[in-house]
Amino acid sequence: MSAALLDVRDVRAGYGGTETLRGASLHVDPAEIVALLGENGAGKTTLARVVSGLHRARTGSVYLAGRDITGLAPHQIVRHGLAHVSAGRRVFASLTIEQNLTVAARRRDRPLLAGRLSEVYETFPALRNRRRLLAAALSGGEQQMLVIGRGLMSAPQLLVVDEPSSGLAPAMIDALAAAIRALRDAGTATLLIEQHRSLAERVADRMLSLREGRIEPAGSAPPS
Ligand SMILES: Nc1ncnc2c1ncn2[C@@H]1O[C@H](COP(=O)(O)OP(=O)(O)OP(=O)(O)O)[C@@H](O)[C@H]1O
Repeated sequence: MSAALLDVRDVRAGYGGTETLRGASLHVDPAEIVALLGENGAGKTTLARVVSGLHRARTGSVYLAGRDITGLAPHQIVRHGLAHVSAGRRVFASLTIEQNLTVAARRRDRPLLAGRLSEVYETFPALRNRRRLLAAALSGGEQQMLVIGRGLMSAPQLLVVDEPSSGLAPAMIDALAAAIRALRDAGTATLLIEQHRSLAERVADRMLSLREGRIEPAGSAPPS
C-alpha cells in the first residue's frame, strides 16, 4: 500500500470520443502542496473531477489514504477526507458569509460547527470580521476565501482547489498563498490546479504539468 495521501494511477478519462486524460498519474503526500499546471483545455479540471468523484475514469484508479475511492460518489469521497473547491467561486450571494459556510451541514453535525467555523475564521480572518454580510458584498478574493472555507468545513485531509488565483490581484494571491501554507502546516494537503504559475510558484512543494493527457514534473519549486 502506498504511503501517499492521494495516489492517482494511470487514469484515462474523457468525453465521448475524446480522451482527455491518457494515463495520468500523480501523488500528493500528507501535508504536501502539489501544483498541477497546464494550458487551457489540458484536462486539469477533468482530473480534479475524477479525483472527487464528479467524473468517472474509464480506466485507472484513485486512492485516498490507502483506500480505493475510484468510482465512489462525491459525498462518500468527502467523508473520506477530500474537499473539492471548483473553479468559478460559486457563492450563495443572497446568504451571509456564515450561512454559506454552514449551509451544507447536517443537523447532527451542528455541535461540531462552532469548532469548524472558528478554524475557518482563523485561516481567513477577513471572513470572521464580515460573517454577517451577504456574500454578494465580497470581493473576488474574499469569495475565493469563502469557497475554500466552505471546503474546509468538512475537515479535509486534502483540498483540491481549481484555479483559485484566476483574476485576483497580486496582494490577494499572496494572502491565498499564506493561507494554503498555514493549512499545510496544520496538516492539510492541497492539490492546487492552476493555469498560471504565480500562485503555484509561491506555495507549491512540487509542481507538475499536465500535457497531452499525462502528468510530468514541471521544474522545481522555490522553498517556502
Ligand atoms: N462536459 C464536457 N463535455 C465535452 N467536453 C468537455 C467537457 N468538459 C471539458 N471538456 C473538454 O475536455 C478538455 C479538457 O477540459 P478541462 O476543463 O478538463 O481542461 P482544463 O485544463 O481544466 O482547462 P481550463 O483551465 O480551461 O478549465 C477540453 O478540450 C474541454 O473542451
